[in-house]
Amino acid sequence: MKLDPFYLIVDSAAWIGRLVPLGVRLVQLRIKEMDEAGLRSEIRAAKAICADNGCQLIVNDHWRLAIEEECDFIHLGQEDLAAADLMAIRRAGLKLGLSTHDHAELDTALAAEPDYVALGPVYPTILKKMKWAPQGLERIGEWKRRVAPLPLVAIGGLNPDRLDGVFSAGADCAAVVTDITLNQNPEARAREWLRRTEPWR
Ligand SMILES: Cc1ncc(COP(=O)(O)OP(=O)(O)O)c(N)n1
Ligand SMILES: Cc1nc(C(=O)O)sc1CCOP(=O)(O)O
Ligand SMILES: [Mg+2]
Repeated sequence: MKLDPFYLIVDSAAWIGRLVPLGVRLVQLRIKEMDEAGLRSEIRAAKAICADNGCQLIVNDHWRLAIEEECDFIHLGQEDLAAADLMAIRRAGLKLGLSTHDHAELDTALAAEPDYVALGPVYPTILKKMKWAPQGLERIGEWKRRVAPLPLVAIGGLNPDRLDGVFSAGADCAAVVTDITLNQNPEARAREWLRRTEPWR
């Protein structure tokens, strides 16, 4: 499976409506605090926008709702994975991306036969507190050797000037939150990401 090299992560369908029509082809809906009715409505709206724009939607964490709403791709972290019903996810035909932060997590992830593996935080991130030190670029090469032929997603502290480094080190895809959502002009920044990832598309 090939992933688009630019993987946008946002926390609402409104963000998806704002940025996906610019040409984004891979987006994650990552909502951490919301009741089930709200989540369901966000997933439905995100799914409709992505379908209209030829964009792959990946739902973070909420695998049960993703199944019920007939989504086709989820992302889970290690704790999410431990609590999830992998058989139900597979039975529903969902593709699965998994987070990894160290060797033990990589072993666990590969045993689950995911559709991609994410490694982070490559650089320091301001989005959330993390117990892992920044992984650095060398780790990307090591992970790629273990993960191939699956796609490797790099995440954490990425910006357009760091893209050459992560792709040259072996990442297939670069995921981003705050470099775009906290930018003064998120649309212009998303366009810059689209342009700067073009060589790897
Ligand atoms: C592409 C991608 N990589 C890593 C994560 C982090 O997942 P997780 O460790 O479960 O943490 P939360 O995002 O759920 O807080 C991700 N969401 N996407
Ligand atoms: C959600 C997330 N997961 C990470 C991991 O390492 O698993 S790093 C991260 C935050 C990414 O945000 P930004 O692009 O703003 O640094
Ligand atoms: Mg999670």
